[in-house]
Amino acid sequence: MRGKIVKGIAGFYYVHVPEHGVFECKARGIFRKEALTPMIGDDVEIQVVDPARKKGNIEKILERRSELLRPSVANIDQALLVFALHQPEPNLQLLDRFLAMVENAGIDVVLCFNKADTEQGSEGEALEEMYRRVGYHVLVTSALEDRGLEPLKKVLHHKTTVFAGPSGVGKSSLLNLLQEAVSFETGSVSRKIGRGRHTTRHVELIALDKDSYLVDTPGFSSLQLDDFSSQDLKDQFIDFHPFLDACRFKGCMHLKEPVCGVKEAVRDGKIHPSRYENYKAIYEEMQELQKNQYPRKTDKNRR
Ligand SMILES: Nc1nc2c(ncn2[C@@H]2O[C@H](COP(=O)(O)OP(=O)(O)OP(=O)(O)O)[C@@H](O)[C@H]2O)c(=O)[nH]1
Ligand SMILES: [Zn+2]
Repeated sequence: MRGKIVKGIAGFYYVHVPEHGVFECKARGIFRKEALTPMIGDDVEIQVVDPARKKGNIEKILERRSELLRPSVANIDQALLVFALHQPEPNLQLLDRFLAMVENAGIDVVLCFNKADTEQGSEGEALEEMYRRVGYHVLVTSALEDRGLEPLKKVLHHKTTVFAGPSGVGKSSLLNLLQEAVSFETGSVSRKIGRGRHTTRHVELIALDKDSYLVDTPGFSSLQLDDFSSQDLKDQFIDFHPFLDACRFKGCMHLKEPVCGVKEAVRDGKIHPSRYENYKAIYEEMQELQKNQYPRKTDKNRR
């Protein structure tokens, strides 16, 4: 039978087999000779040894499509990046920085603006429009009023998704709602997402349906992606891409260079000024950080 490892505790792997439930498995397969350790998220083949008590052996690990280090999960398809419309106010610079990191890691991303119930005007629509024009899939939800949950379920379908976003935006609330819907449909008992109390919590996947999974450790710090240099930042702003041909210099940073397609596009309203301003601010911050990490000799000598 084929399934997905959703949890690992003390040498046992818990494998979710669609329509058959979760099997407690040991790793017995030949992959052990190759020093291949099963990961949460791995698609595996198992042999059932005790059907009544749902026990089995992992025979084979199917090829990994991706491997995330923190959280340590294989085969992640996408990140759901959650911000709130208010409480807390969305920090778009943080959002753009995160988008750049996810782009650099090559992970698909869906943006979700939660707490739609707190909106006074049409902030949700404005943000949706802005980031849709950048090129992202955007959702507006309210966990409090159960709004936008259906489109959210749709983007999670057939995928393994990690929730990320700043503190207090409603990630756990959304996860719990999605899970309750599942528990309601399947009659199983739902487990509330709780965090921060145990420092050594292991990652676990929540099976939403037969092939949709959510990583149960939401949070900014829980999704750690590789750093990249300030020189590469410009490549992660996908809305800049269509205008690069109009830059005079091949490695144009779109800052002080003359004849720059990106700056022109900002002037013409084709790139949102907020995106460009955030690009500059993040670039400067990264430069500052790099300077401190690798101080030049002359700086040292001066001391
Ligand atoms: N008004 C409103 N409040 C919400 C909504 N979703 C969550 N909240 C509230 O916002 C607060 C934070 O929600 P959480 O779900 O804990 O947020 P989180 O993103 O998981 O936060 P961290 O655990 O700090 O990462 C709670 O008091 C929730 O009740 C929403 O859609 N509207
Ligand atoms: Zn340029």
